[in-house]
Amino acid sequence: MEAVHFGAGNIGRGFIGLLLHQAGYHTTFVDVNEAVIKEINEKKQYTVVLATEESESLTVKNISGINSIQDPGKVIQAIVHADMITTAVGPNVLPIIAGLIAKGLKERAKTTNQPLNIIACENMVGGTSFLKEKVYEHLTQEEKTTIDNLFGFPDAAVDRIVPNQKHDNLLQVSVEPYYEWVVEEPAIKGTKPDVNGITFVDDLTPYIERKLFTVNSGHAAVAYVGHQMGYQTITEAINDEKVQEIIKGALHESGEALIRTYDFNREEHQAYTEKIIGRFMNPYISDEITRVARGPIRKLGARERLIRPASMYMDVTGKEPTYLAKTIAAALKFTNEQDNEAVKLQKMIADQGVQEALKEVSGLEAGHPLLKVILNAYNERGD
Ligand SMILES: NC(=O)c1ccc[n+]([C@@H]2O[C@H](COP(=O)([O-])OP(=O)(O)OC[C@H]3O[C@@H](n4cnc5c(N)ncnc54)[C@H](O)[C@@H]3O)[C@@H](O)[C@H]2O)c1
Ligand SMILES: O=P(O)(O)OC[C@@H](O)[C@@H](O)[C@H](O)[C@H](O)CO
Repeated sequence: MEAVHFGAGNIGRGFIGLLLHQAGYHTTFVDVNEAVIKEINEKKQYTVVLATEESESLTVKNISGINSIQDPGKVIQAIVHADMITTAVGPNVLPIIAGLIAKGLKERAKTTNQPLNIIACENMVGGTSFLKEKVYEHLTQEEKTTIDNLFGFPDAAVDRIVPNQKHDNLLQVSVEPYYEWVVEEPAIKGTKPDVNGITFVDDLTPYIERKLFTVNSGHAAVAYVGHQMGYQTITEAINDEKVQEIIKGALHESGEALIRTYDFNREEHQAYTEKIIGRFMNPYISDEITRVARGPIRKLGARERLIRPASMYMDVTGKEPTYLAKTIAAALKFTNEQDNEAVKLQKMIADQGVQEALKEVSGLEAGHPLLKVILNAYNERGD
């Protein structure tokens, strides 16, 4: 079986690549990082180390790589012959890879009538649907009909903490032992991919929102508040009592929003939340705050981990989301010269003022009660 995976980065190698290998796939990694692609083709294997006391090592074999800038034609051919396509490139890169995926699907539709599923494994509500929209921008009406009949675009949620890291061996990757990969079953075309570790569900929305508004809302709280307090890593920040108070408060608010919206069991949600806080405290992982805080404009988006649970909380309880608002205020203050979105956001705030910048990035309209709560938190002394 052949898989084509876009993005040989942390989650690509440390999670998707590992599960595909264990399921018996040959995986072709597609990336723009020539050093990584060269190494994949030379070594033809890499090691995934589980971040636990035992440091168990797993070897991923049966892999090859294509540099999509140098060899787009090879990517098209790989799509023609694939049994499954996955991505883990980051939401902002999906529109960039969409054109090449469209070419591959068109070629496949011409040469074979075999169905295929394309699964975006990104932290985003409706990530695959967004990729599909971008792929379809490259198709004529007639091509869209053919491709609609043959190819599935199921949405997915993926969860495994894989920090940025450097090893002597470029491809080695250290990952937390926990993982979850949930895929929307009704959108699958043809045979369901046989990958041990994928959970198929009828409706992905509760799963992706639970993941994004618990794991990622909590992670964002630690990162943005921790950054404001001068910490460099998630471990340093989460060991601070003030950060713990804010993460617990933020996850209580997002939890209340999720429990009341999706009718989750309260005790089970509490256990899920506590497990996540324990995962952030894993002493065998060192995760930089700048990675978790990356892309603050994306993270302040309307359907994202901060604004959406905060407004859901207000809707279902009628109360102010104090702790999510503190986190959003800290995100608005996040600075990092290496992060284009952080630089852009600070420029927007300097040019237009915080209220206009917040409205623009969050989609919150003038008069939305959440705006005032966030602005109050932003202007609080000591923040
Ligand atoms: N790291 C985690 O803990 C984690 C966990 C769950 C989900 N995710 C999600 O997975 C996605 C990837 O995150 P990551 O942490 O692996 O990032 P990463 O930066 O480590 O990996 C992204 C990879 O995509 C490659 N890339 C960039 N542009 C490309 C292009 N045009 N074509 C092909 N490849 C390209 C990069 O070179 C890089 O190798 C994101 O959506 C992220 O939110 C990450
Ligand atoms: O990848 P991002 O930028 O959306 O979010 C940063 C982290 O919160 C994220 O990568 C987590 O480590 C991951 O989502 C855990 O499953």
